[in-house]
Amino acid sequence: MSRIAYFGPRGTFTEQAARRLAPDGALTPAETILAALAAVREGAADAACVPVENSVEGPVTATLDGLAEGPPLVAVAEELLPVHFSVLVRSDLADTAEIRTVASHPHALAQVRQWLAARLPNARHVAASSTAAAAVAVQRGEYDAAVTAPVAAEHYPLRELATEVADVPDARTRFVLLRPPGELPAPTGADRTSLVAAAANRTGALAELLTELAGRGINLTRLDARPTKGNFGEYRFFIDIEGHVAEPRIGDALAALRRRCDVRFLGSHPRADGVPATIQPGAENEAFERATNWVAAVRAGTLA
Ligand SMILES: O=C(O)C(=O)Cc1ccccc1
Repeated sequence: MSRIAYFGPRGTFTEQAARRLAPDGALTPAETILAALAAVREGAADAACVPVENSVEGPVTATLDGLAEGPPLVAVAEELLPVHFSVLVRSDLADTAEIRTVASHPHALAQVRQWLAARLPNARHVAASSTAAAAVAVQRGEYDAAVTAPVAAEHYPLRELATEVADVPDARTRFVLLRPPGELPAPTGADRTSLVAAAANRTGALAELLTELAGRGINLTRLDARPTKGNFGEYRFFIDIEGHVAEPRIGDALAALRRRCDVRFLGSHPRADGVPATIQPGAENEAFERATNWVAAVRAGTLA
């Protein structure tokens, strides 16, 4: 049975995602995203499940930074979860006017800001390490309310003050299952490839990388910049593209990027939404294969 470390404690959205990504796995909560990644790097777990991006708040920076640094890990699968929240309080809370503090993961607080302003206008917002960690803190009496995943109510003896809370009704979070480099999932035609590129800090460097992709008719699904933390103003770029590294057009593009700068491969796997890759006319895998075969024939002298 696969040992899966997930961003916990019990009752996080990430636990829900991990259950779907590894239904037969033995799930163990890790206190932070970095601890989940470390469990795999140290061999204590076979895979880690962590959030990577949200449709409202954007990138989960702890995941991005954790993947850019340290021993390499690659995403082998992803899950897209609709995100709506429950607001949990202690069962002895008499009146919502008593709620002075509301805790949650910063991504969760950002997605219920309007609801909190309307319903709990006097509550101070406190960042917790995860939505479930906020529930634990409410249980301990540290805070008055927690914004959590719906499943948290099953794990912690708290009262649901509200459910289905979301400022943006169809918000989603994407989670990935990460393993040490090894065999890649087979291409399906609806795949995502993730990279981190250390573009040089000079005029046009990022544009050159993007031009390599655009010129091969490859569509981007995400572009995030994160500071390298070394020199102020120096960034690394997280690039997600449609397609799988096993495809000739994607392999050709990755080789072109690698010629230009350091590239870390973060995985090729099926997209959770099943959306097939958009491929420009003339940029099909067959076109790349035909061109490669033509060069081979020219070299071999079998073609004029
Ligand atoms: O804290 C959690 O429950 C997580 O899994 C991270 C998260 C937080 C907010 C929205 C989606 C995921």
